Parts: sequence; structure tokens; C-alpha cells
Amino acid sequence: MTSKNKINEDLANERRKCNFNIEEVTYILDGGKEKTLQRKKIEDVALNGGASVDDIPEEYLSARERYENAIRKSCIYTNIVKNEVLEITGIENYGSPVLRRTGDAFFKDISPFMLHLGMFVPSIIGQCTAEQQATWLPRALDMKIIGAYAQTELGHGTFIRGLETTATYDPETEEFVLHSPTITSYKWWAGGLGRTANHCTVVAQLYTQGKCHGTHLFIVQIRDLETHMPLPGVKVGEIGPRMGFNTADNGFLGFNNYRIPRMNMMMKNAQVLKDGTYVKAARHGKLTYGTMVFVRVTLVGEASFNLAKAVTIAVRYSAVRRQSELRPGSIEPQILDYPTQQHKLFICIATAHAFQLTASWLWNTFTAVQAEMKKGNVDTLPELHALSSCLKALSTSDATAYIEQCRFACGGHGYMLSSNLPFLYAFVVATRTYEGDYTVLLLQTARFLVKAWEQAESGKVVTPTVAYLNRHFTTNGKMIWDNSPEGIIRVFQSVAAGKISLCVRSIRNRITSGMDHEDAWLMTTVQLVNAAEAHCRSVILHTYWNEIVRLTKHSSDNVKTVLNQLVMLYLTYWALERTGDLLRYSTISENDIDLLQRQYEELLVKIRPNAVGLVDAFDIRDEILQSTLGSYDGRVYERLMEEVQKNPLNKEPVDPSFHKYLKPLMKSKI
Ligand SMILES: CCCCCCC/C=C/C(=O)SCCNC(=O)CCNC(=O)[C@H](O)C(C)(C)COP(=O)(O)OP(=O)(O)OC[C@H]1O[C@@H](n2cnc3c(N)ncnc32)[C@H](O)[C@@H]1OP(=O)(O)O
Ligand SMILES: Cc1cc2nc3c(=O)[nH]c(=O)nc-3n(C[C@H](O)[C@H](O)[C@H](O)COP(=O)(O)OP(=O)(O)OC[C@H]3O[C@@H](n4cnc5c(N)ncnc54)[C@H](O)[C@@H]3O)c2cc1C
Repeated sequence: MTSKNKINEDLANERRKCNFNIEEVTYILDGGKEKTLQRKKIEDVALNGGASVDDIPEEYLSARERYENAIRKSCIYTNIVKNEVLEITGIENYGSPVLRRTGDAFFKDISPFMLHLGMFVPSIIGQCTAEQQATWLPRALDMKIIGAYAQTELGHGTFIRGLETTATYDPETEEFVLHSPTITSYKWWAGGLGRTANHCTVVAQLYTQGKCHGTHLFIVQIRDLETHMPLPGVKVGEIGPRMGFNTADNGFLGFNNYRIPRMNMMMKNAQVLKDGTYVKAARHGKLTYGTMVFVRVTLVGEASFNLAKAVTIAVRYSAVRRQSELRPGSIEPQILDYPTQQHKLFICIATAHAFQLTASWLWNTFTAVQAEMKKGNVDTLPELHALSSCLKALSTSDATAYIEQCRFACGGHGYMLSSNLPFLYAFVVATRTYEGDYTVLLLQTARFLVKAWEQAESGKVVTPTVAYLNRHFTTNGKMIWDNSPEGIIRVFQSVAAGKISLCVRSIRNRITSGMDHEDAWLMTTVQLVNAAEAHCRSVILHTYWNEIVRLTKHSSDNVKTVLNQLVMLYLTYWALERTGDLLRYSTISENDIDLLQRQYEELLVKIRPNAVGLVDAFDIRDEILQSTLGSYDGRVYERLMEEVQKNPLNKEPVDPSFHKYLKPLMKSKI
């Protein structure tokens, strides 16, 4: 073994200590052995060239160079996918999470193609008729056209009904006229729109026969396919530097009476006939929001994966890093031996598991609802909307906080871009805002919860994710505290029920004292967000526990044990985080809380020897991690030093600015 691939001795020791079969856990997280093997095969093919396609790390480049480099790498990766990977996976897997994740080996920031596959293609699949799909989909999948998803405007992101771009039907020419009547109606933020896309999905207010029918989706060509020049009537560009996403060319877009053919309206859920008659498929009023629901569902998995990356980096680094002295003269401990460090990191491992298993469960729910909707049944859509909204909100928000915690856990070196932790943070913190802001989405869930509460109150049996509300009306008093997993979950459900109940009471009291319903709701929104968070927390706890029980039925004993320890850590952690709520809504005593604290600390000790094994089980290749601190071999200090050599500032021993500015300053008199 050369010193280059020699594994750091501390990390090697950790791996010797690990007492469970790592692959078995990987299979569980991937959804089965087949899926792991398929993923590995894809990674082998896609990363065959090592994916090291950057001579200079992208963070040293100027804005223009970064963008060009991102396009270059996107094209390399797309060609690999088109020519090699799709042969293994089939075209239907284009845009699958595995391909998205493999792509991370090529970018520290974001590919300008992300929105093409992430939203433009899904909007064609979800919002177009079969005939329209036949026209657009093959070209989009083959990258003959490159798209973006332009919904948000300068003036409105959250309130879609308030969008101002208009699409007015002209029956004379059988065209829609797209127009941006104000500055605030300019499209703003769409990824890939600024410089890359030649087409995009545009969300606009549809007018026909003198009447507005609300927002609808249109496929719009914005640039010439040969010259890439913006077409006449189209004003498009890049919105400027951002906290992250700097290679995603987020753009602006305005229209000046720009015409598109009638058939460019995405017509699966509503049509405009040649004569301008508007025909709505009357199944559900919000089906045009479908692409957002799809992306919210996928973002739960994104939150898990990015958190898994961050904690892999932080745990491996914590095994390598030694700091301080426990007793005078004793060897410096690995920082992973500090219980406070374990407290920072083990919850991140458990959360990545909780989100991954919840994401798979949510995906299955999503596909089941889609299947029902194909048969014309939209009854399950409100529950899916409520679930995907709150799970997107909480998973992205928790992942953001925990990725930052992983960075803190790496001390100063975590602040280096080469650790990759700042990139991960900048990416995930955006997911808390985009595709529906945290607060806004929790308020959507709250609407559903209040309705469910009213149904349960009137004795109706409610859907499974809120079934605890039926129990709320049949039990008296506080929930009896019980320290078993099922007991903790029941108490969390009681907390949610209690909080929803308080919201309903507040709304009703406010209405009784003279407020109208809108004001009563508005004044209660702080509580409503809190109640929706509690509900979502109970869904995650419940799903995580159920899935672990189900998935480890046939596991080896040691895998069962370690995965149980993690899920217990998660339940205990949240019980301790929410002692105020538990005291209010259950019979928990101070003594019970002391026991919980002890149980938590014991779990840290039990998990400690398996910590490195647990992050190895995420099975994230070094090329994808892209971190000086987190590589499998633990050569942290060597990598930091190697990275220094790539710094263009170190190319010359004396910087030209010395002669230009510093020396004259040093020579000048006061
Ligand atoms: C790996 C992939 C990477 C992808 C990268 C993505 C990059 C980023 C892209 C973007 O950000 S694209 C833009 C995303 N924008 C948003 O998410 C906007 C958020 N806002 C909304 O979703 C909506 O405006 C709103 C907040 C839900 C409100 O909509 P509206 O005012 O029309 O509805 P309400 O009056 O509040 O509710 C009426 C009724 O409709 C139900 N409902 C709302 N949305 C949906 C839905 N999507 N599906 C089903 N039902 C929905 C809502 O619950 C209400 O029901 P009732 O309570 O009346 O029964
Ligand atoms: C990196 C990034 C990429 C993006 N990519 C795209 C894209 O590809 N395509 C696209 O169309 N859009 C995109 N967006 C836009 C994104 O979807 C919006 O920014 C997001 O939906 C939030 O809307 P907003 O910016 O209008 O925030 P606002 O709605 O103005 O929110 C500001 C604050 O007001 C609060 N607020 C707003 N409404 C309410 C309410 N009803 N009740 C209580 N509080 C409220 C929010 O909680 C928030 O705290 C992107 C954004 C980012 C940051």
C-alpha cells in the first residue's frame, strides 16, 4: 500500500471495532440488495473516469468561468448518461435520484441542467396530454431542447394565484399571447433559465373569451436553437450572485406580446379549444400544482442524502481529529470520544435514516395516489398534499440545521470550502425556501389538520395519518407516559392532537368574539404552524419506527441491534427536545425525564463503536463526497495540504500587489 491510499490508523481501528454487517445496512437504506447493486453499477460506469474533471477547483473561478465550466461538465455527464448509463437503467430512470446523486461527483455547486430534469421534464410528464408528450418528451429527454420551470415572479413566489404574467388566447391565429405587464410580473429565479435553457414551462394567467381562468402552464421556446439568441419579444438573463446555486444560472424572463401556438398550453387538466372555449377537467382545482407536489416528495430524499454526506464527513473527521487532554499527560482523544460530539453527530445519522425511510414511504404514497388519480379518483390528493408539504418543510429545515451542526463539529476545517460542508449547507438551506417556503407549507398542512379535527369531532373516521384524532375524542385526560417506542409515538400524536385542538378552540373563540374567519385564522397562524410541526414530527417518528421494525425482520442480530439503537436515540432525542409539550399533554414526570436523559446518554455510548461503520453504510463514494475531511481513507491533513497546492494565489512566491500597493504604503511617511 502506498502512503497515498493508506488508511488513517484511527479510522482503520474504528472499522475493526464495528460489530455489524455494513452492507446489510446499505441494502436497507437503498431499498434492497438489488437496488444497491444497480446503484453501484451506475456509479461504476458514470464515474469511470474518476469524475475529476476540474483542473482548478470551481471555487477559484470567476462567475463566467464557473458557468462555462458547469456547462462543460454537465455536457460530459449527460453524454455519459445518454451513451452508457441509460443502457443499464432504461430511459425511464432518466432523472432518477441515483443519477442525480451520481451527478454530484461532477459538481460542488449545481448543474445548470438540474431544473431541466428536475422540473421541466416532470411538468411535461405530469401536465401534458399523451399527444403533447409525444411531441415534447423525446426531444427533452434527448437534450434536443433544454428547459427550465418559470413560475416565480419578481413580485410573487408563494402566492401563485397572484402571478401577473398573462397568456391571452387569440382565436384568429390560434395562438396565446404571452405578456409581462409590470416589472413585478417578470419571471425570477428559475434555475437554468438565465443562460442555458432554450425552452421553459411558463406559469401564466390564462385569458380566453374575455375571462381569466387562473394560472395554467405553457411550453415556451425562448431562444433560437441554432444561434441561442433570445427570440423577439423575449427578454431573458441571469439574476446575479447568490448564497449558493451560483452555477445554476437562475434567470429572469419577460414577454412583450410574445406568441406561442395553442397546443403549447399543457392541456392534460384543462383545454382551450380552437374557438377559445375553455374546458376544465373537473376533477380537482389544484392539479396544475402537480409538478410542485412531485418535487416536494423528492426533496425529502434529497434532505436525507445531503445530511448523510455531511455526517459522513463529520464522523470520519471526528475519528481522525485528536484534540485536548482528558487527564494530564494522557494521549489526546479522538474528538469522536467526546459525548458532546456524539450528541452533535449521532442524531444526524439517525435523522438521515429517518428521512430516507420516510422518503421511500412517501414516494410509495405518491405513486398510489397517482394511480388512483389515473382512475379519476382524487379523494386522496388532499392528504398527499398535506403530507408532502409538511415533510418537505421539516426534512429540509432539520437537514439544514444538522448540516450546519456537522460543520460546527469539524471546527475551523469545516469552514473550508474544500470540506464541502459550506456547499452542502448553501444547497440545502435553499430547499427550505424553494418549492414552497417552510411556514407557508406548514400552514397548508394545518388547513388539512383543522378539517380532519372537525371530521373526527363529528364522529367520522379520518385517514390513517391523522387517525390519532379519532383516539383523541375517545380518551379522557392526558396520555399516559410510556417509555416504549410505541408509547413515545402515541404521546407525540397526543401532543399533535392537543395542539390542533387548541388551534380550533382559538379560531372558534376569536370568531365568537367578533372576528371573521380569515382574521381568526390569521391570528392563530403561529399556533397552527406549531401544530403542523408537531403532527409532522409524529408522522416521521411513527414511519421511522414502523419501517425499521418491518425492514429488519430478517436482518442479522447485530444489524437489528444497531438500527434499533439509532431509532431509539431518535425517539429519545425528540422526547427530550419536547419535554415542555410532553409535560403539558402526557403524564410524564420529572423522574421519567431523568430516565430519558440517562437512556439517551447510554445510547450514545452504545452507538459510539459503530459510528464510522454507520456512516460507511451510507456508501457515498469519495468522488461524490468531494471533501478533504471526509474521504474513506481519512487522509485529512494530507488532503488539506494537497488542496493548498491548487490555490492560484500560491502560484508565485510574491504577489504582484506587493509592488503595486503594499510596498508604496510601507515606504510612505505618516
Ligand atoms: C431534485 C429536484 C430539484 C428541483 C429543484 C427545484 C428548484 C426550485 C424550484 C421552485 O421553487 S418552483 C416554484 C415553487 N413554488 C412554490 O412552491 C409556491 C408555493 N405556493 C403554493 O404552493 C401555493 O400558492 C399555496 C401556498 C399552496 C397556496 O395556493 P392557493 O392560494 O392557490 O391555494 P389556497 O387557497 O391556499 O388553498 C386552496 C385549496 O387548495 C389546496 N391545495 C393547495 N395546493 C395544493 C396542491 N399542490 N395539491 C393539492 N391541493 C392543494 C389547499 O390545501 C386548499 O384546500 P382546502 O383547504 O380548500 O381543502
Ligand atoms: C435557489 C432557489 C432556486 C429557485 N428555483 C426556482 C425555479 O426553478 N423556478 C421557480 O419558479 N422558482 C424558483 N425559486 C423561487 C422559490 O420557489 C420561491 O422563492 C419560494 O416559493 C418562496 O417564495 P417567495 O420568494 O415569494 O417568498 P415570500 O412568499 O415573499 O416569503 C417571504 C416570507 O414571507 C412569509 N410568507 C409569505 N406568504 C405567507 C403567508 N401566506 N403566511 C405566512 N407567511 C407568509 C414566508 O414564510 C417568508 O418568511 C427558487 C428559489 C431559490 C432560493
